Amino acid sequence: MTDAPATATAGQQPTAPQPTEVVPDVELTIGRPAHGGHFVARHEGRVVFVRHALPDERVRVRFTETEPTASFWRADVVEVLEASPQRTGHPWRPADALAAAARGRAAVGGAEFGHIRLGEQRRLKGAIFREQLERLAHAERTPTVEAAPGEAEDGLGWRTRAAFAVDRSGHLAMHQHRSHEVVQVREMPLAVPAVNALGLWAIDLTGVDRVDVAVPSGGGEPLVLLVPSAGTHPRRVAAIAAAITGASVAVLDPESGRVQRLKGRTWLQESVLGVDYRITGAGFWQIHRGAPETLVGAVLDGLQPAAGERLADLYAGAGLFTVPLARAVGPGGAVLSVEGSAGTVRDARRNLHGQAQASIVQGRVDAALGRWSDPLDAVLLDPPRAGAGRKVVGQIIAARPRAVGYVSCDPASFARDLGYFLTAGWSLDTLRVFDLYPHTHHMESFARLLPPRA
Ligand SMILES: C[S@@+](CC[C@H](N)C(=O)[O-])C[C@H]1O[C@@H](n2cnc3c(N)ncnc32)[C@H](O)[C@@H]1O
Repeated sequence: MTDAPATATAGQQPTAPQPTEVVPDVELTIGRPAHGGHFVARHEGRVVFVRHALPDERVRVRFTETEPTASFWRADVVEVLEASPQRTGHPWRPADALAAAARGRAAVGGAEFGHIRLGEQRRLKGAIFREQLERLAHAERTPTVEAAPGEAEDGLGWRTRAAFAVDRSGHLAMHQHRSHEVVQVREMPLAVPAVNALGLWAIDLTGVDRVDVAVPSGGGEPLVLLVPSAGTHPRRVAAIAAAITGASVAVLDPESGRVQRLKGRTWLQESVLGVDYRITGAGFWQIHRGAPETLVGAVLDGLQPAAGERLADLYAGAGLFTVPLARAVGPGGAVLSVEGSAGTVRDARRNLHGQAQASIVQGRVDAALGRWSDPLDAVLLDPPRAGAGRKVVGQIIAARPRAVGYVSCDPASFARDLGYFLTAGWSLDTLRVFDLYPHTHHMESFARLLPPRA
């Protein structure tokens, strides 16, 4: 149901090569955390990115990628010989590397920090953010990582979106990290209770390749999207839909993003700070149930939009930020809202119905900015994990805004883009980092950037 951050989704897509040679398990001492959910160790002079570890631990690892000419290898912890005091019991068995290793398997993706105490997860995320800023932007800042308001003490029950695979026996499953292998799952403790209450693990899903579930952040009926396997008869898909109770069900074509209704609605109604949004099918929406309010608050605090201003909301999705920005500038102002996905833009048009000050443009941000010649008072951008890139940063700077608000789900691409702003004489003013993905290595940030003083 979301395109970012891909590695935080339950149904991770396999992307990596398998090991090219079998290297026996070894004992390693673990060093610093690295961006991407790894910890750095060395084996015979080569860097090894180790998952499921903690700094200063002595562990036994199993290699998962051992390309002989590669500058680094990857490995998973299979046994802890000397544990960090920050290690704790994992809240979700299929994602627990030690429990998986005991059964001769690898852990599923999606909760790779679950073995770390929650406070330490946040401290490590702050350290990783600081390291990315230093390395890629030559900027010094040590952010305090904020929990979402109302976050549970155990950091569970926050995902409103989850994507599952289906195994050969027709059971709900998830991918092992960077692998085609899937493992049956019977609970998803990171998800809001409504996802678990569907009991999808008890249903015969034979004939379906993927199951996406979305629940409105504030509660309400879930939407289940089924991606049928090639050749599955529509009657089989209809039978699966009939077995799913308490949810709307639709068929998703993952190529086009089109959804076809089987029962109930093909969209969800989300509500944020008194504003209603319609999100169709697999359209983008922030994953953590508290993320929309947290981020809208950070954006409005950070940018302080005023009546009559001309703003841009880039990578705007269904208008989560465009709506409050359009309200803030009022009928005398203007907001340019740019989003690439056609389906999401259809939702944005509905969500901004009646707000004539918002111009919704479907297309690439660089193309839209290339055609836009009016001055802008402030620019907000919330790009996907790859970030905005040098060209878009240059276009934003050329519009001479009084401030830029940058929402990011990836500290590395944010730091790279920040470097382009800093090189042009801009400064990093506010920086807030939010733990909107507990038990994973992911984080979200908001930054206010200011132009050089005239
Ligand atoms: C991280 S999401 C943010 C969406 C929205 N701001 C929100 O919080 O709901 C990024 C959005 O950028 C869109 N996108 C990705 N690349 C794009 C591009 N080059 N031009 C325009 N939109 C793009 C995606 O479709 C996605 O909706």
